[in-house]
Amino acid sequence: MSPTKPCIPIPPPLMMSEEGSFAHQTLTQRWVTIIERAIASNNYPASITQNLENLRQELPYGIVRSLEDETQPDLEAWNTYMSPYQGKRWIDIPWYPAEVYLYRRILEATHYFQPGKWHRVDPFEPQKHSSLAKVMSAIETMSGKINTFVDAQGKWNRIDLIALFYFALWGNRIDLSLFPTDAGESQRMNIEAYREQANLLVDHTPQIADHIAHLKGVRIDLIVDNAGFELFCDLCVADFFVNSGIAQPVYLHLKPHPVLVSDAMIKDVDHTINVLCHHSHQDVQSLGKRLKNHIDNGNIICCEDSYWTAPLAFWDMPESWRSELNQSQLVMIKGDANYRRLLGDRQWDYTTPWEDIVCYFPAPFAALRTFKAEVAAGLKPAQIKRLNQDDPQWLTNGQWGVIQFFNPRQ
Ligand SMILES: O=P(O)(O)OC[C@H]1O[C@](O)(CO)[C@@H](O)[C@@H]1O
Repeated sequence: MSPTKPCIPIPPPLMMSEEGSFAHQTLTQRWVTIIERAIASNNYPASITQNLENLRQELPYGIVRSLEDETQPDLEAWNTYMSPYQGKRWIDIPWYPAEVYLYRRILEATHYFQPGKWHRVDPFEPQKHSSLAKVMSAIETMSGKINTFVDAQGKWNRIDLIALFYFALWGNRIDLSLFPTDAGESQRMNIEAYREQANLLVDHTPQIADHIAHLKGVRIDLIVDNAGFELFCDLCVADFFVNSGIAQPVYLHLKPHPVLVSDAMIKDVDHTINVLCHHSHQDVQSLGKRLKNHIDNGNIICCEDSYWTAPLAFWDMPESWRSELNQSQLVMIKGDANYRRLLGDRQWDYTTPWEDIVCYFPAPFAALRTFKAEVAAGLKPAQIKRLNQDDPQWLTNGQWGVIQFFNPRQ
């Protein structure tokens, strides 16, 4: 029987109480800025602004309480998740559950689930839209290339497939929770650098390409991360899988409500495709229209589920999700936060063998992630030594990445 947990003892979670850690900095500085930006970029009435101010002031020594908004659909589930932490101070609870709980509290504060003017109004939408607008010239350049990756007969080559994986990885550098939209995306988007390997600390793309070479008309799943440029990259990957006949269909798993500032929801996919379809550049338009057709024809299926916003490690995946993903021939797991869930946001030694941790995953998968948190596995001691010397912020500055693969069926 296949394992449902890591195959080795699980270390403790990352804690926000550890001074000098990125988790501590996130609690004491980054979340404050995130709340302030949500206030500044929306035209909230005084009562909502006050709610958000109150939440900001709870950090870091206020007490964690249960959610109070009874109209929230998964209130009960959330109160169960948070029950081990109720009555504790924010600073004393593990980072990952605290992080997703914070975003849930932001939605409570902005009346996201309440009927009325602010119902389903994404507090981060202005930032998401402006981030997409700022990367349109990069999208123009990329669309021309992407449109040539699969020919009219569905033929493709391995080099383009691997380039697409690098492209999807480095697209994860752009993350509004870490780099606000006014910080200049273009600096981090040197298009030619998408083919670079220098900053890639683990590169399993050859194994992934070998795995994909045998696939035809199979189910592929993409656990999506950020809206904006990264979502554009991920849509290009989905487009490739459909055009080449490798996948039928591609499932895109999206967040059911706003979280981690830029995480993509179904409405963000719709917005992105709409922007592409109405863009003046021909290449962008044809890509947009093709994507729209793929969705209309059921070749790309967008879905959302509360599991993707729950404060649970991937090894705590409900049985229903394990059997769902078990039907997939490849699951692509995008981004840092999903990677943290894959590793349970635990204090693993960074040289821990990858397969000893992820042996529990129910399907072949590829994790594409730039480092924005102090969680890692499968690295070499010499690599770590060199990085600590050359770039002391390597674990969190989004400049380094991994593409890691595991196939539980081999
Ligand atoms: O969009 P991504 O890659 O999941 O990054 C979000 C992550 O980045 C951070 O903002 C930085 O740690 C985390 O809060 C979260 O893990």
